[in-house]
Amino acid sequence: MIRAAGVHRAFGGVSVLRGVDLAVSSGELVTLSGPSGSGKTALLSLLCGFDFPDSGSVLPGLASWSACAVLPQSLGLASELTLEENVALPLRLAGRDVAGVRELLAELGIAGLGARYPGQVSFGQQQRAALARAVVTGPSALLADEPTAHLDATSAEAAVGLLRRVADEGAAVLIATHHDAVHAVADRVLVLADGQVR
Ligand SMILES: Nc1ncnc2c1ncn2[C@@H]1O[C@H](COP(=O)(O)OP(=O)(O)OP(=O)(O)O)[C@@H](O)[C@H]1O
Repeated sequence: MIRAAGVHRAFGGVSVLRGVDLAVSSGELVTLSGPSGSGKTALLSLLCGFDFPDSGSVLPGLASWSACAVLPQSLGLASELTLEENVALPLRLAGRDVAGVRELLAELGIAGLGARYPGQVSFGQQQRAALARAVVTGPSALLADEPTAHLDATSAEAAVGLLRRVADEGAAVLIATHHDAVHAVADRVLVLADGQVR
């Protein structure tokens, strides 16, 4: 489950989040919209434990970090690993079989790029690899920041289908997005405005 209760966060004296409450249950896909600068990324950072609220509480936060997958806007792919190695990394760290990696790359239309390094593919192709890496372990919570921002319609459709399936398989999924195609598959659409979720 993903949860925020009474969350406040200010940066340099400017209050960005002012009493945010939200809850995403297992099996639910919820999208978070709101104007640029409204605090979507700041909220996701608190929920996954990258940052800490000034007051209020969050889940999963740092305590159950291993069960929570994050797809940050900056992607965070390791530049010295190929796309396939990047996607396999969470499985290797967990001591698990990496057999499903190529299938996941194929589902996202980047099967032929697995041997390339992030610097040798487009940003949209990197974004799909980062999405594959986020979901490859079957996390119980997934936080994704603008996962379709750099994708064409066909690639976005594959990404959205995968995100929906991750939720249908039991994960709690929260996605910050401006894209209607993502909102279209959501169980609920939340709006962050004036520091609060509506
Ligand atoms: N670490 C930080 N230090 C200072 N200010 C910050 C920090 N993180 C976020 N902010 C500020 O908080 C506000 C919200 O930023 P955030 O990135 O969360 O917006 P967003 O809704 O994700 O925007 P976008 O849709 O453009 O990605 C912005 O005004 C930003 O400048």
